[in-house]
Amino acid sequence: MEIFDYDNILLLPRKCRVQSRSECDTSVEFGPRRFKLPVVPANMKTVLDEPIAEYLASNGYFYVMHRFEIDNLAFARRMRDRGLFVSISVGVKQADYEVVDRLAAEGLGADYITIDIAHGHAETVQRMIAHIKQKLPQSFVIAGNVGTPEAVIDLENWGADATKVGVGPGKVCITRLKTGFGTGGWQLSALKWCARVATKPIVADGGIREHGDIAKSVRFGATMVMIGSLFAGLEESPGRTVEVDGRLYKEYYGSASDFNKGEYKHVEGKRILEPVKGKLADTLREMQEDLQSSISYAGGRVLADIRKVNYVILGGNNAAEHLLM
Ligand SMILES: NC(=O)C1=CN([C@@H]2O[C@H](COP(=O)(O)OP(=O)(O)OC[C@H]3O[C@@H](n4cnc5c(N)ncnc54)[C@H](OP(=O)(O)O)[C@@H]3O)[C@@H](O)[C@H]2O)C=CC1
Ligand SMILES: Nc1nc2c(ncn2[C@@H]2O[C@H](COP(=O)(O)O)[C@@H](O)[C@H]2O)c(=O)[nH]1
Repeated sequence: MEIFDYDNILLLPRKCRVQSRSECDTSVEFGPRRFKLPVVPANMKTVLDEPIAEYLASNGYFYVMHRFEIDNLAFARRMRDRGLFVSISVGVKQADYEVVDRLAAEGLGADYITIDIAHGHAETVQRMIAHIKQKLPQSFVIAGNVGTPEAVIDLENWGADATKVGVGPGKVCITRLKTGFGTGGWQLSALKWCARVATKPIVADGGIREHGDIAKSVRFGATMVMIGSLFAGLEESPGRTVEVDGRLYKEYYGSASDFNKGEYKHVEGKRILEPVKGKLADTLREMQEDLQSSISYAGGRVLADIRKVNYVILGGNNAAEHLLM
């Protein structure tokens, strides 16, 4: 099996078909909506809060609200009052079933529901998908996280509308160290293998360190790319601001860290400090410009054209060029 990750792959240019990068369309259809970018900030407490969710929803971007210490019902109600789409996260516990029941009973619904647990290839997820589909049949269900083709096939068969791929590649993740499992270090090739069997969209989750990694994710099968660390250091980000030696940082911690959980039990996440670096709107604009460039290098006009390019795997004796596969 071919193993690679974001930092040892490069995509190969094809003849340019546009006069200007502004002709390249980065928008993507995902579920019932079209978004400006195939990018979504991670559903984590130090990455987004309600003002950021509101900004994203009202400016044509996808968002997924996190599920920690939040009243999903009240959040959904406020988004509906503002005429915005609702995209929430749930776990698989009794309280999460009650959230789904109440969204249905109160007629609020949810446009997108992400089932967000560490080991998403599980009967608990199968039951939650079935419950959502029964109570809120209009909701688009994203289920995860998983890291194998078998899991993608199961989740799709259980009724998920999209799967979220990535077990352990995150910047604040320690799953690989604590358990010996995951896609950390080979997330991009895991994505490739998952995409080969997928019949529905995939959200690539974790491991993005550069804007070019978004294009690489699309090349290997992602419809949407979930990113934490690149957003955690933004001025608007909800993480606590910390000053060290005169420099400003934002706290970024894992959802399975003791900082998020409030106790040291089944910890699979850590806390880091991200340098404060600019504003959300500027970052989104730069991501869009960079992705427009990626599309132009792919010899294309739309996002899907990136899927057509060849690539090389860098590094020592294993360097190899790959024709469309
Ligand atoms: N993408 C990734 O690599 C990872 C992401 N995370 C994130 O951390 C947050 C917390 O995740 P999670 O701990 O699942 O959420 P919860 O604490 O809500 O747990 C969800 C349920 O799954 C069970 N569970 C959790 N892990 C496992 C496992 N390995 N095997 C069997 N059952 C399991 C829990 O039971 P019990 O606790 O009793 O076992 C609980 O019933 C989420 O946002 C998740 O996305 C966490 C780790 C990896
Ligand atoms: N193993 C863990 N993974 C986690 C935890 N909290 C979040 N995550 C995952 O990381 C990505 C973001 O990754 P990044 O590389 O873009 O920073 C996020 O979407 C989750 O899937 C955790 O505590 N442990």
